Amino acid sequence: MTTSVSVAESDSAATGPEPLLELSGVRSAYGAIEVLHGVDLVLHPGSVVALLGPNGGGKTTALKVCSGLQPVTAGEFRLAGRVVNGADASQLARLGVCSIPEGRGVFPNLTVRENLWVATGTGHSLDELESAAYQRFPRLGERRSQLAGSMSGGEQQMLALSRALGTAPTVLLLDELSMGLAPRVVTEMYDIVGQLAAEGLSILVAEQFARAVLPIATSAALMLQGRVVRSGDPQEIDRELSTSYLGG
Ligand SMILES: Nc1ncnc2c1ncn2[C@@H]1O[C@H](COP(=O)(O)OP(=O)(O)OP(=O)(O)O)[C@@H](O)[C@H]1O
Repeated sequence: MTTSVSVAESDSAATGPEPLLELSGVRSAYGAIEVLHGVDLVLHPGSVVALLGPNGGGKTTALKVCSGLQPVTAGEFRLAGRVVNGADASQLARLGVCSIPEGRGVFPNLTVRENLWVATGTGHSLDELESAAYQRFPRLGERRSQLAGSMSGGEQQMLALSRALGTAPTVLLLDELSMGLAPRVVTEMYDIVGQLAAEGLSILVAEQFARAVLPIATSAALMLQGRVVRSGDPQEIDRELSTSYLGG
C-alpha cells in the first residue's frame, strides 16, 4: 500500500542557493532505540558529499533515511526544498533518489543484461541501457551474458552503478563503495563517481575509508554516535583525520 506524502514548500527555499537534499535535525530509531540524534546534512546539485566515520556512527542509517527505508521521527528531510518526511522508497525513487546499498544489490543469479533489464521499468529500453553501460564500462560489455555473482567485486560495482544510472537519478546514494575492492579498483570507481558529479549528478557517499573518497569529494561530514560532529572542506577534514585514530 502506498501512503500519501506530505510535500510542503520549505521556508528555507527563499534563502540562498537551494540544496538538492537536506537533513535538518533528523532523528531516527530502530524500534525504541534512537540511533540518529539530530543529523544535519546538505547536498548541493552536482556535488559529492562524503559521509565519514567509524562503524556504528550512523552513516548507513542516514542513507536509509535519504532513500525512504528508515523513518524520520523528528526533524526535516527535504528534497529540492520540499519536505518529504514519510515518503517511502518508491516515492523517493520517483523523485529521482537512487541508492546502491552496501554489498551492491545486484542479482547474483542474473546475467549482466538481465540485471540491466531490471531498470527498464523506468522507461529506457534494454538496448539504451546496455549501450550506455557498455560505453561507460567496456568490461561489462565483454561480460554481458555472465552471471553477476561470478564477476569480480569491481565489475559488480560497475553493474550496480550502470543499473542505477539507467533510472536517470538526480541523487545517488552510495554505501561503502570500497568494500571488498582492491585499492586500485577503489580509485577507479571513485574516479567514475567524480565524473558522474561533473556530469551533474548529486552524490552522497558513506565511506569508512576516508582516503578513498576525499580526493573527489566536494565536502565531507564526519558522523560519530548518530551525529554529524564536523563538516566542511574535504582537505581540511583529511588533515584532521590524519592526526587522529580515524585516519589510520
Ligand atoms: N536494523 C537495525 N536494528 C537495530 N539497530 C540497528 C540496525 N541497523 C543499525 N543499527 C544500529 O544503529 C547504529 C548505527 O548503525 P549504522 O549501520 O547506521 O552505522 P554505520 O556508520 O553505517 O556503521 P557501519 O559502517 O558499520 O555500517 C549502530 O549502533 C547499529 O548497531
